Amino acid sequence: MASFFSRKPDLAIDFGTANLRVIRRDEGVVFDEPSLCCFSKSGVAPGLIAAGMNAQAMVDRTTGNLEVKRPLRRGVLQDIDSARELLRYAVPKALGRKRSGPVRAVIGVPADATMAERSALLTAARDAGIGSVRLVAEPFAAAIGAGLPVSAATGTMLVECGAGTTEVAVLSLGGICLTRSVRIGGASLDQAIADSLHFRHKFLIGDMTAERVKQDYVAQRQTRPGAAGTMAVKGRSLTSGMPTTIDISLKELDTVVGRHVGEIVEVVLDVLGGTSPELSQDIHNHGIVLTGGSAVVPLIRSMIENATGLRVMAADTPAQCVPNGLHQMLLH
Ligand SMILES: Nc1ncnc2c1ncn2[C@@H]1O[C@H](COP(=O)(O)OP(=O)(O)OP(=O)(O)O)[C@@H](O)[C@H]1O
Repeated sequence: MASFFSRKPDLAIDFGTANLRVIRRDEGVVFDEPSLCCFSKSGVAPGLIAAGMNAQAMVDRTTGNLEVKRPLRRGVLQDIDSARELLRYAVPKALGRKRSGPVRAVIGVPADATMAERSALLTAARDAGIGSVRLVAEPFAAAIGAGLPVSAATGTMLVECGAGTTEVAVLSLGGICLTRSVRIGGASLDQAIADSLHFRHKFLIGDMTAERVKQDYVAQRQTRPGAAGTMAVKGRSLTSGMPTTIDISLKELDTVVGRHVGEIVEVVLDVLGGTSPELSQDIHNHGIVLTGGSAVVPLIRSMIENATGLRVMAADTPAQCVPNGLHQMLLH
């Protein structure tokens, strides 16, 4: 790491679709808030009203002259202005009073991010006052954070299940041998749940409610896999126009989640199909590791296991694998 920067980087940044995490070499994760900004549309230029945690309560509750924006969509930067503002908010908070001279940072990106997507992130970081940036592949950081033997002459397979993107990677000898991604994740699963309630039940819920429904469903399925049952969901009926509560069956949510996870399974099979025989044997021995915040969805593990016949396990604290891996990279 020191070879790219004249001095060791000060910070690492896991800029995710759902969460922004800033990591300091001496203290680890010092900033962990939603990737959100709220702007006022009333001036000549949009003014930042709130960012991170403070902007979260404003989602779906804004008045006409306020707008909540997500800097990233599907794992990559879509709005440079809000990315810059969020970094301007987060980086000084993370550095505290320690700041001196230009900031050097390592930032995670999807392994298959395009040149344009990388360049947009570099621009936002530079505009936010970060002097030098090195981009690193998120699945590589996740593998380090999950404690996989990335430097060894053995193949390991990892599925990084984020909010905006799901990346499948085979790693060996300190690098990524093969990677594919699908630009779906926890955020599109929230959307799929909201769409299903809309079309099947003529019932509207907002983003935050969809997220809660998903987390409640996951909690139920972690303790009662396959059991029948229902969950109460609050929202607005399109038939009556009234706020109300409906009961949604867990089986119905299984179907929605299963359709979604099916796309992830396809990518896993695609990567396994392109993996060399020696690496395949290693993966057969070690199994597949799930990382990222969405790795807790039980159907991801069971459907990959059923489709591949391989052992699949979630890392300990899967949401922290990328930040932990970035922290390790700062230290060495
Ligand atoms: N208990 C839970 N049940 C279901 N999903 C969860 C749970 N906890 C977190 N998630 C999901 O994990 C996702 C966030 O994971 P993570 O922080 O790894 O993503 P990210 O880094 O922001 O996204 P990306 O890397 O795709 O840009 C969110 O979609 C969130 O809904």
